[in-house]
Amino acid sequence: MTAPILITGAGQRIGLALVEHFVANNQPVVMTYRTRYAAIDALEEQGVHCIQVDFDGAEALTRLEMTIRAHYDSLRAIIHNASSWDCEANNPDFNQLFDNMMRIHAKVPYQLNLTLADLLLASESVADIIHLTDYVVETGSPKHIAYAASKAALDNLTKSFASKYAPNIKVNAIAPSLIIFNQHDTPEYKAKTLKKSLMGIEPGCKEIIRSVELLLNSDYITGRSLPVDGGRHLK
Ligand SMILES: NC(=O)C1=CN([C@@H]2O[C@H](COP(=O)(O)OP(=O)(O)OC[C@H]3O[C@@H](n4cnc5c(N)ncnc54)[C@H](OP(=O)(O)O)[C@@H]3O)[C@@H](O)[C@H]2O)C=CC1
Ligand SMILES: Nc1nc2c(c(=O)[nH]1)N=C([C@H](O)[C@@H](O)CO)CN2
Repeated sequence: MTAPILITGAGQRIGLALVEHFVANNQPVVMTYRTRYAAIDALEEQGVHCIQVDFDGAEALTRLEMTIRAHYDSLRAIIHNASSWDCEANNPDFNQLFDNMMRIHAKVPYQLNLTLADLLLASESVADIIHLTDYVVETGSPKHIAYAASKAALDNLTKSFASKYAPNIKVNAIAPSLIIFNQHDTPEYKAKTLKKSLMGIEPGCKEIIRSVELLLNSDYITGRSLPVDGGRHLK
């Protein structure tokens, strides 16, 4: 059986779109979700292995590793997608916010990359680790300070793990700016955000799917961050 791709935080939005893409292309997937959306039922009916994980919970990583090992002896890739776009304005407890951001964006990928490496190395072909970071790794973000710092940590992990695991595992990041809005985004916020890039569009999940496929199908790209940002750096 083809080794599965592990995708974290895939109950909705980009992660869910990635799962659906791989299912449609007969690539086995094992995914984690925190909130059980209706989409999870549909995925399970299609045979997708969906594992409920809240990475803020004690022992969450150990339990996930044990579940993965109980079902699989190899992994084709790990896509670290789980994320919380939280901000200082909504969290007066800056200490807790910082810990939460670093946990989900840096500590979880760090630990899973170390504890599941042997399953990636057991893959028939060269394996992949893909980190979903953010355009703000380059610039910082005054309204999402801890978030941006934690994504910058994840960007740095990309370089360290690429050196550690080459040539058997490629390790890359994808650094998006706007991909898809959130339901609560106002027309004013949307208009302001669209103006931040040269392309001025909300590209949708397909842009990340294409980027993931490019990295999975490359024999040579590793230790790099793929900017998917509509030319925002030139505005
Ligand atoms: N959407 C965009 O325009 C952009 C996205 N990105 C990055 O791309 C990736 C995907 O983005 P998007 O789909 O919008 O992500 P979401 O904001 O939808 O988050 C993805 C998932 O992460 C899960 N998650 C958050 N915290 C935890 C936790 N502690 N334990 C377990 N799961 C958790 C959420 O679960 P739950 O549903 O239960 O809350 C959610 O379903 C992210 O890494 C994001 O930072 C970067 C720039 C722009
Ligand atoms: N986990 C998330 N991270 C980010 C999101 C999101 O919805 N969830 N959204 C953004 C914005 O689209 C930003 O790129 C443009 O305002 C950033 N990160």
